[in-house]
Amino acid sequence: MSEASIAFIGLGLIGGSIARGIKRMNPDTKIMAYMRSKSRLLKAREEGIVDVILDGIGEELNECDLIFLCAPVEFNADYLDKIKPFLKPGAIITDVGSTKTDIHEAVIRLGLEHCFIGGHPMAGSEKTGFENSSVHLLENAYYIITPTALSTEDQINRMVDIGNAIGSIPLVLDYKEHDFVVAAISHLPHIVASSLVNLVKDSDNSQELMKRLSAGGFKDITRIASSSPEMWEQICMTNSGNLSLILKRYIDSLNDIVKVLEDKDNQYIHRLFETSRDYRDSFSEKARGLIEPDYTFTVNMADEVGAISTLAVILAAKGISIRNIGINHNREHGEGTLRIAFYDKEAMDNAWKQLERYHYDLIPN
Ligand SMILES: NC(=O)c1ccc[n+]([C@@H]2O[C@H](COP(=O)([O-])OP(=O)(O)OC[C@H]3O[C@@H](n4cnc5c(N)ncnc54)[C@H](O)[C@@H]3O)[C@@H](O)[C@H]2O)c1
Ligand SMILES: O=C(O)C(=O)C[C@]1(C(=O)O)C=C[C@@H](O)C=C1
Repeated sequence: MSEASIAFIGLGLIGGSIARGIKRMNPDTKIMAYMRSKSRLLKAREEGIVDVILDGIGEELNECDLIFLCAPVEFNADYLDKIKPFLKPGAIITDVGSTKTDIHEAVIRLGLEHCFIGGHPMAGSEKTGFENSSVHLLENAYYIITPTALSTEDQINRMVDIGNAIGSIPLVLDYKEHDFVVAAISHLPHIVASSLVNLVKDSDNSQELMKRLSAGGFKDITRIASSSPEMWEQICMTNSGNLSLILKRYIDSLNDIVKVLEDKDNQYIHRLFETSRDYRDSFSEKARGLIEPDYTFTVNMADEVGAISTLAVILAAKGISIRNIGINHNREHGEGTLRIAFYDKEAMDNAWKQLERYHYDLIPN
């Protein structure tokens, strides 16, 4: 990684995770940051992730080799014009936005094709803000890089180096192709999750039975309905063509299902589930960010205050680092499950042994 000085405009979940990854790889990289919340910037500086707090777009950017735009997509595009006068020769502007055509078109309009390369890490969360950022969030996840017509090999390699430095898997893609693909695998699922949650809200009775009884299936498929409305409004508005096209195809497929249900066509329904199961089972679980699937197990445990910290203390006492803990929220009362990820097999085996000694109920994944 050759960048000595990097600026972040927006330092939330994604900007914060990238900045953490860069600092881990190269603590000497000078990181400047601007975002709306000053208190979060101060926190980032306290943690040693940010070196210089910016009050806005100004001359300090002159020093930067790379400028990351990490705000919601439409705001990112608005910043291009403001940054232009302060750009040092040879510097690259990049973004992390979930849609790419809109910002690439703004780049062309502003004559910035020689110094812009788009980016999009394919991992994230429904949570927002620097406080939820993690050095592990983007590890093992694809980092899509979308060059312009004027991008040089050297510039693309610099972005590939950044992707590698934070533990992601860089993948160079045409920006228009990117937007069609993510319409199907990211934007439509967010529309489906939110509209499904709203359907249940509108169909529930006064005792809210649907809400109370919703279990694994509903909660698994709707986690992302808790995502930021500000961010998703802008994503949908900047990929509306692709999104409405794929949404229409989806509605057609749902209408087909309505028809076969009315016709009691059990063979069709069987094939629906069979085809989806086979295709879904063929997906690689390797590249998905936070949880490293190879070194995980699940713990069945009582839903008591302090239960997680007790477990963490047992492992910490033996020097075992937890890479990530995922709480399964699907059970309302009594027992809950924790999915724990470790950095390597040795740590996982050791943790299993320790927890067995304390009679924890362990389930291999
Ligand atoms: N959340 C995800 O899962 C995910 C994944 C990949 C890419 N992205 C993209 O990353 C970008 C940021 O998303 P996030 O999840 O980090 O959101 P976030 O809300 O956690 O962070 C956004 C940051 O931008 C700042 N910000 C907002 N408006 C601003 C403005 N006008 N000027 C300057 N700063 C501003 C906020 O203060 C915050 O620091 C978006 O473009 C999104 O499309 C998100
Ligand atoms: O895991 C999540 O919560 C996400 O929504 C992450 C997710 C997605 O997979 O759709 C969301 C937006 C991004 O641009 C990339 C990743």
